[in-house]
Amino acid sequence: MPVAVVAVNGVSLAYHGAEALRDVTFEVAAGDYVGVVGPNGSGKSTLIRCILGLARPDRGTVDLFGTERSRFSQWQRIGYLPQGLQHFNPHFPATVAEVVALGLLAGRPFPRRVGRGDAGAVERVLALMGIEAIRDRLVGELSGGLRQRVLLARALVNEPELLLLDEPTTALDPETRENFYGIIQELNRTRGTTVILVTHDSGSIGRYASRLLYLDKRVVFYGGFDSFCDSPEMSDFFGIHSQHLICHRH
Ligand SMILES: Nc1ncnc2c1ncn2[C@@H]1O[C@H](COP(=O)(O)OP(=O)(O)OP(=O)(O)O)[C@@H](O)[C@H]1O
Repeated sequence: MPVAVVAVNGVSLAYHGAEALRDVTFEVAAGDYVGVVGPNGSGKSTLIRCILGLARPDRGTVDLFGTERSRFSQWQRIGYLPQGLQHFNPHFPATVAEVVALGLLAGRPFPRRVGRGDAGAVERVLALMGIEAIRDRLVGELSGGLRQRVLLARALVNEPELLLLDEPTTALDPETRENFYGIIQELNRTRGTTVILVTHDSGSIGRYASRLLYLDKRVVFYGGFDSFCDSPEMSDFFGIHSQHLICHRH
């Protein structure tokens, strides 16, 4: 059997005694596109942070590409777009090309440097995102949609096999949001990039993702959309209308 890209096994975590994750177990295979949904405070960001080693579970393990997370060092295989990073200081003194180049530092040994040989990787991802023309603009001056593209380019500059996105479209208008989702879908389809996307947009996630993870501290549902939509247990749990909300765009 092929090695899972991400394997989360029995992960529990509490912040100062307040439970955030309870016995969470699931696996993500290469090429999957997983939509993570759930109510506010249901542990979605905490789960992403546990996968990346930014939060430490009280119990359980996370394996990345078959290696236990504490021994994993190939961070260039993973791209991460955290929540809320779009609120840049408008005077932040970095250009688009410089912000994108910073993404190259992941997984490099100290002292971490960006060298001349990296220019090709930056150029490729600027072209992929259609932002070559704004390469010398300061990121703080850009619109929310363009800034989010720059941050996505930064997450993609190492051509990662796994992309983790935490509510990337919150600040975007509907057209820019569609455009953003289109780019992610294209990467998933053409490059086989594995995607884990946290979103509040449960009404449209079925149009993009191949699998649904419904989290409410524990895993309420994990599987394909068809099995979610055909499940009487899920109708009982959510009520037929909420289930329909997730299913009607699938
Ligand atoms: N660093 C922290 N210290 C203390 N409590 C935290 C911390 N981070 C998150 N929490 C709490 O843990 C719970 C889960 O938070 P988390 O941000 O993971 O949920 P979420 O599903 O991503 O929420 P949202 O949808 O609102 O972004 C919440 O009750 C939150 O207040």
